[in-house]
Amino acid sequence: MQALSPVLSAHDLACRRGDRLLFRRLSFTLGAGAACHVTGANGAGKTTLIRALAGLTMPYAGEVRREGALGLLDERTGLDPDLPLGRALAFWFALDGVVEADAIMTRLRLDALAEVPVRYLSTGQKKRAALARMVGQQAPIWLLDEPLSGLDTASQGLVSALVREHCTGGGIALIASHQPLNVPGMTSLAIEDYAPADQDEDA
Ligand SMILES: Nc1ncnc2c1ncn2[C@@H]1O[C@H](COP(=O)(O)OP(=O)(O)OP(=O)(O)O)[C@@H](O)[C@H]1O
Repeated sequence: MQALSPVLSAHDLACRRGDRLLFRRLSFTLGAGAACHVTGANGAGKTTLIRALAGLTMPYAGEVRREGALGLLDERTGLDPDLPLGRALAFWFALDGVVEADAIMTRLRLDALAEVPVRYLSTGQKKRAALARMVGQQAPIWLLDEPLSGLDTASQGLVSALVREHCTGGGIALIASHQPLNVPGMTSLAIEDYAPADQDEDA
């Protein structure tokens, strides 16, 4: 399932949005089994960092290295809003060669929602559906942007458990979150430590 030895690293990374340099000189290396919690105030650049790590945003400077397939969880579910959830997920599970689709649905507490059109799902239900899709991807590198937002307490605990299991199995997880996760050994990266000194964070 996992790449033999996944790697996610940034070297001297800098990103800007519009005229504003959000962070610079940001370097880290995550190997198999590593989890990293990215923290920072609204607008500090967490999503921008994740998009740069995913290759969706061109960095202003520096380099990103990824060895291993990527699973990205952000505010988009990537699920057809007009399909019942079960069919919308089945589309991706088939593409990803998932053999334990029922187990994933049950784990994410989605069984009872299989016939509900995706567009009718609540915020937390959509987040759980997006998590199910990501788990099905079986990618060794997880980039999670606010995975706990909109989730109830039980589901928040489930996200921590999924991250723990992913990393125990040799995966990598980098998680931007305003809320804490229960992942022993997780390192943290405060993005404001890399903000240029001459810029106000709300500018
Ligand atoms: N396409 C864009 N063009 C110009 N500025 C942008 C663009 N996208 C984001 N920004 C700005 O970049 C800054 C960083 O945004 P980003 O979404 O990375 O922050 P964040 O740390 O994830 O915030 P939050 O905690 O609110 O999710 C913000 O000031 C935002 O307004």
